[in-house]
Order: sequence, then structure tokens, then C-alpha cells
Amino acid sequence: MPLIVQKFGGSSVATPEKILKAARRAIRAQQEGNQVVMVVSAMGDTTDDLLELAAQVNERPPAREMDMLLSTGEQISVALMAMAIHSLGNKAISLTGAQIGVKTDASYRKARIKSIETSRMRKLLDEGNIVIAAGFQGIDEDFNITTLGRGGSDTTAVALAAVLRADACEIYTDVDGVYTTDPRVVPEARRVSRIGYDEMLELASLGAGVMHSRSIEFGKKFDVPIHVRSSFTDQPGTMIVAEPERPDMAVSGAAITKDEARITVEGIPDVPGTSLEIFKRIADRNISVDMIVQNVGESGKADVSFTVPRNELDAALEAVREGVRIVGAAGITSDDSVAKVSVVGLGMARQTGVAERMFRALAAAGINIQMITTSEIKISVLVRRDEAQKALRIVHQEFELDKEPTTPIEPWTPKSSQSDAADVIARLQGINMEDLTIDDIQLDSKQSRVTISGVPDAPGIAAKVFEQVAAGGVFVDMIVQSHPTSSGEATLSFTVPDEQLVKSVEVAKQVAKSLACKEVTSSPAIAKLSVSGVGLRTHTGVAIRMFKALSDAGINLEMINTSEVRVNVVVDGAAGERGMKQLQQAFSDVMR
Ligand SMILES: Nc1ncnc2c1ncn2[C@@H]1O[C@H](COP(=O)(O)OP(=O)(O)O)[C@@H](O)[C@H]1O
Ligand SMILES: N[C@@H](CC(=O)OP(=O)(O)O)C(=O)O
Repeated sequence: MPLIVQKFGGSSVATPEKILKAARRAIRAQQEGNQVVMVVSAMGDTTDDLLELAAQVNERPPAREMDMLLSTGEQISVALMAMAIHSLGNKAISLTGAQIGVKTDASYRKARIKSIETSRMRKLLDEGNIVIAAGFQGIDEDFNITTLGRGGSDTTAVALAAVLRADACEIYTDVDGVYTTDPRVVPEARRVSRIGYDEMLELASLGAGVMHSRSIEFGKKFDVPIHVRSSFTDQPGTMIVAEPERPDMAVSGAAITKDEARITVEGIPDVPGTSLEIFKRIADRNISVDMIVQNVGESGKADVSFTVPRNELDAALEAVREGVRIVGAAGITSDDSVAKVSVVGLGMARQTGVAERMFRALAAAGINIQMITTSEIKISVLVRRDEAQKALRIVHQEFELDKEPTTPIEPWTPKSSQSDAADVIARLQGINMEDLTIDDIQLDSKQSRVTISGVPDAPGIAAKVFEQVAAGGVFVDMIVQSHPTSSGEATLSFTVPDEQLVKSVEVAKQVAKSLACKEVTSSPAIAKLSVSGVGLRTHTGVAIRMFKALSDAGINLEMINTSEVRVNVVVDGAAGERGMKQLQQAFSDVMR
């Protein structure tokens, strides 16, 4: 018999009426001949209310007790859901995370799922029950209750769909699918019929709150098709699957992360291992770092900027100060009023001028870009928080994301076969479900680096540089722009194919002259080393492991960029092969 997992988010179980409505939907699915597992979140704003309540008795509540408290939100809704189904004359049973056997690690508030028992659920389903599972929670080895991080019920749902080899995983929410950006912020956003795991992973981790990014990692790793749809209508929503709607689109979505903070460490010694001392301490505190930008050092000193979630700024600064005490630095600055605006698209890896379009649109609106990082499929810029929503709207308009695509879309058909199911079950044996998996380590020695230093901190500079670079037909791969230092000057570096270096340097020199930048330097023989897999950003230690492996071999990092699926670093060309070997060794235990 087919098995369906249906997840109802807080907005879909916010009132008794909504609970009854969700109950009817599950009963209907069962009557249509499916076994049904429901995953339910806490009602409405319950989790926020519980957080507030805790703050009234303790400003820094112990994490263990916080999880004990937060898990009660879901416990209320599963019980009510079971009662609702009983009232409609059907069989149902509610289970907490512990009762289903969702085993996690012991990191309270952001626990990772290790394994899930299926036998009890299977038995209850075979007896004709609708099984109602509490989302967002599990237990650690010592039976302590843990929670999976905000939005974690999506992760419970997709993980359950993976272990049960469900035929469908439906996420019911208050929007009718995944939009090109948050429709609450940009009302003209368009619903997409299908999106690929990689694009959705990026969008989710860059701020698209409709899905928890870790749930997409499960989807990708265990091949679970996810259907995001409205709990208020019967219309189909958005399928999240391996094959996107149109892989050729340069930009298919945009996202905003409002609550970011920036930290800059100025004047640290530019020798292997210095940034590692800092990032290691941040990772030890389980804080995820994003937008790492390291300047090519001037006179033996370098500046490193990066962003962290705003509510973790204090803890991150503490870690930075500890690291700086060991390696030394000229100063530390931070800003907690910044936001990150990003565009994502699989097709941008093969097109020129995408970054330039984004920078130009922002410049035309007078929005200053404080930092830039790119990966193969995303471009992120850091801007002032009070300008971020406007910036999001502008880039959405620039890439015409509101317009229906004109070319026809290939229909998607589920591919379910016994061998796929067997493969997934085999992959689930003896592993922790959310463990990091690395599937590729690559060396690209065909690129060169161009760096413009002393770039003035004013709107439109990046746009002008890349306008001219794009006009010259140069294909730019990595772009990083550092945060301006206390002297008000930033550094802009980018990589280009070797054969386009001469032309790129020429263009960069012209731009530098016209914008009164300091100087242009270049390095013809760089090596780009990349590690790709699933869960790279949520596993804070990946970048660290990479930096450490290279630093142990005395290899200095010139540029860094990170995404959900890949971490890239640029090193001296002569060190490429050696770096590659180091990385293969360092990641041998997690290579798939
Ligand atoms: N790209 C996007 N597409 C759709 N919704 C989005 C997107 N980005 C952010 N959202 C927001 O996500 C919300 C749904 O997530 P959430 O409030 O967590 O729902 P639930 O309570 O069902 O889990 C939507 O109301 C929407 O405002
Ligand atoms: N209740 C938890 C878990 C969750 O996933 O909720 P929702 O499905 O409403 O986003 C939270 O608010 O974070």
C-alpha cells in the first residue's frame, strides 16, 4: 500500500478548526488507499511564546531545559490531532520523538538526527492507524529530549519519508508552494512548479523560510520528492526534486537573511593557519559562519571578514578575541545591522554578466554593497539591514523573476523502483543520517586571479568593474569583495580563465584608474581546490577541516567561498597538487 507523509506546519494547526481540517485531509488520503504518517508542528506561535516564557524566568536558560520546554509545543498538537481524528471516527495514535525512536546527537537546540526506528510506526500503520508524529524533536543517547532547530519539523517529515521509503512527502503550509522569493516581502513573487534540491538548499539556507535547509539535505541524500503545498486548497504546489524546472535559468530565486552580523579582523599575519585559529574557535561553539572573505595580504598582513547570525554575534566575538590573542591582529570591528541578499540559479555557472546585472541594479538604486561572495550557483551581497528589503525587490525585478517562463517546462514524473528503495535502505545502514557526506574533491588549475585594492566604499563600484569586465566577454568565476577596512577601502578579487587574464588585467587597470583605486595585482597561476557534498554549511567543521589540512601543509589561502554544496579555496598554483592530496587524506573518512 502506498505510504504518504503529510507535514502540517504551525500555521496549519494554529486553531482547533485548522486541526480538524488537517485531520480531514489525512483521513481522505487514507480513504484513497494510502497509509498516512502525519508530522505536526506546534500550534501557531507557540514556540515563540515558550521562548518568551523561558526568558521571563531566566535570561540564559540552560539548553537542556529549553528543549524540554520547546518540545511540549509539538506534544500538544499531536495529542489534539489524534483526538480530532478520533472525533471524525477514524483510528489514530500520537507519538513523541522519543516514542518513534528519533535518536539525535546531544547538541540541544540544534540536534542532528542519527537514526529513526520504523518498526513501531509500521505496526501501527498496518493496524489501520494514522500515525501522528511530533516534529522538531528527538532524544539523545541518555534519553534527554532534544530539538532540531527552528523550523525543524520539515526535517522530521523528510527524514521519516526517507526511512519509511514513503511514496510522497507533502509539506502543508500557509503558502501554496515555493516562490521566487518570500511573497510576504515581494508580493509580485511567482510560484514555481518545480525546483531542484541544490537551488532549494541554497535558497533555504540563505533565508527562504518556507523550508528548513536540513530537510532538503535529507531529500537530496535519500532521493525523497518533496511537495510543498497549501493547507487551505487542493491545488498542487511545488515539487522539490533532483531535476529543476529549467536548469538553464541564470537566476531562479532570491532570498534575504535579515538577521546577520559582520565581523572583520584587520591586520592579521598573512601566513598559513592564522584564520584557522579564529574559525576553529567559532566552530567549537557550533556557530555557522558565512560569507568568509579574506583579502590578499598587503605587506604581510591580511584582513578577514565574515558573517554570523546576529543572535550569535557576542559568542562569535568572544571566539575571535581568543583567536586574536594567539595570532595577533590590528583590530576587530563588527556591525549587527546588516543583512544578506542573495540570488540563486543553476544556470549562472555557464553565463557571463549575471553578477554585473545584480550589482548594477543595486547601484542604480543607490544601495551600497559592503561585501560580496559568490559560489557556482549563488551571489550574495551584504547591505545595510534597513535597505535589504528594497534590495531584494530590486534584484527580483532585475532578473524578471515575476514573469512566467516562456519556454515549455518538461513534466516531472516520479521515478520509484525497488532498486532505488533498496539502495536508500542500504545507505541508511550503519550511518548517522545527518552525517556529512563528501562526494568530490577537485583541483582546477586553469584560472588566474585579479585583485583591485584600495577600492572606494561607495555605491556602484562593483557594478562599474564587472560592467567593463562583462563587456570584454570575460567569464568571471569566483568574486569576493572584502568589507572596507577602517581606512574606508575595500579589496575586490575575482578569478578568470587563464587565457583571459591579460585582457582582464587591462580592463581592471582602466577601471582602477577611472575610480581612483590603489592598484591592480594579479596571479597567473592559481589553483582552485573544491570540496563538494551535502551539508557543508550546516556542518561548521568542513571549512575548518579544509583550512587545517592546507595549513598543516604550509599552504596559504588567497580566496575562500562557501555554499551549501561546496567550499572553494584559491591557493598558489604551485601548491595545487599537494593541496589536493592533503584534502583527499583529510576527508577520506567521509568520502562517499
Ligand atoms: N521562497 C519562498 N516561497 C514561499 N514562501 C516563502 C519563501 N521564502 C519565505 N517564505 C515564507 O515562508 C512562510 C511559510 O513558512 P512557515 O511560516 O515556517 O510555515 P509553517 O508554519 O507552515 O512551517 C510563508 O508564509 C512565506 O512568507
Ligand atoms: N515549532 C518549531 C518547529 C517547526 O518546524 O515549526 P513550523 O513547521 O511551524 O515552521 C518552530 O517553530 O521552530
